[in-house]
Amino acid sequence: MAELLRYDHINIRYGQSLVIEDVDFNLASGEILGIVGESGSGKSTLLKAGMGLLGKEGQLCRGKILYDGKDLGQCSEREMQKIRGRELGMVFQMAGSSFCPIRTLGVQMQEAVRAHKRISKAEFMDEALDLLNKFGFDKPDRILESYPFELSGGMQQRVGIVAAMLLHPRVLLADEPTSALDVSVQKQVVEQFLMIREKFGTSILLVSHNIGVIRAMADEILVLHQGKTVDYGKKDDILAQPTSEYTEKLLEAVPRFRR
Ligand SMILES: Nc1ncnc2c1ncn2[C@@H]1O[C@H](COP(=O)(O)OP(=O)(O)OP(=O)(O)O)[C@@H](O)[C@H]1O
Repeated sequence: MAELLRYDHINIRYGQSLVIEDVDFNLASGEILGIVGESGSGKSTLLKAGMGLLGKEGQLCRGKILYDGKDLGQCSEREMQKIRGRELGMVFQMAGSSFCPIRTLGVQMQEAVRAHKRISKAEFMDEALDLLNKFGFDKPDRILESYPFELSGGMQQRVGIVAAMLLHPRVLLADEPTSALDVSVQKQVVEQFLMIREKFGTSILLVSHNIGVIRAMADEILVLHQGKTVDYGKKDDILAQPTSEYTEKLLEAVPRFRR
């Protein structure tokens, strides 16, 4: 499989403190890599670095992040704005909360798409309805006419994921996409991600502290502890034979997530 996103031996600092040290991995086309680790281990920082969103304090101070061979650290903010959303899609813990409460979902999704490409209302409607249908939503036209508060939190999250897919990004960066949801909705979201990979061949970088969700979705796992990689490899190998004591403890502590 072709390599699409590569983190090449990177270090990241916030001010004087080194929070990521020598992290190195790659994400192939159509692959799902799960990054797991406890709170504060640096998972979100890795995703933010990929999006060029480390902020003023954050700095990629060693190594490179390459997307399709392009060094993202060398891209201007203007180039990154084109890449974000269109090439590298994002899904956050509460994708639904990024919707404005007083405008319909359809209007907001259309605006997000129009920030990247010229599209008529009719074309947008066709694409959005088709995508909602593909993901098994009942009455997709009603969803587009709804205000966020009219949908449950889980439904908002699932619509937020559809919104990220409207631009057909080649990579989805997902930060704790199931953490705010109850278990039955977690399962639906896991299935939605697997469907995205199956239907569109999208690569997914999934960050979670929940190894059950990672176990259900990922092909490869990277275990992060205090900013360093303590295990990295094929899911089955890591789960069967973790090389670090930290991963062993992580695996013991978490109940199995049923699909
Ligand atoms: N903007 C910032 N300025 C300074 N330090 C930061 C900033 N953002 C994160 N950090 C620090 O960097 C380290 C890694 O944080 P990060 O949020 O990446 O961890 P995480 O594994 O995603 O944790 P969580 O699961 O709680 O979100 C932590 O020590 C955190 O305090």
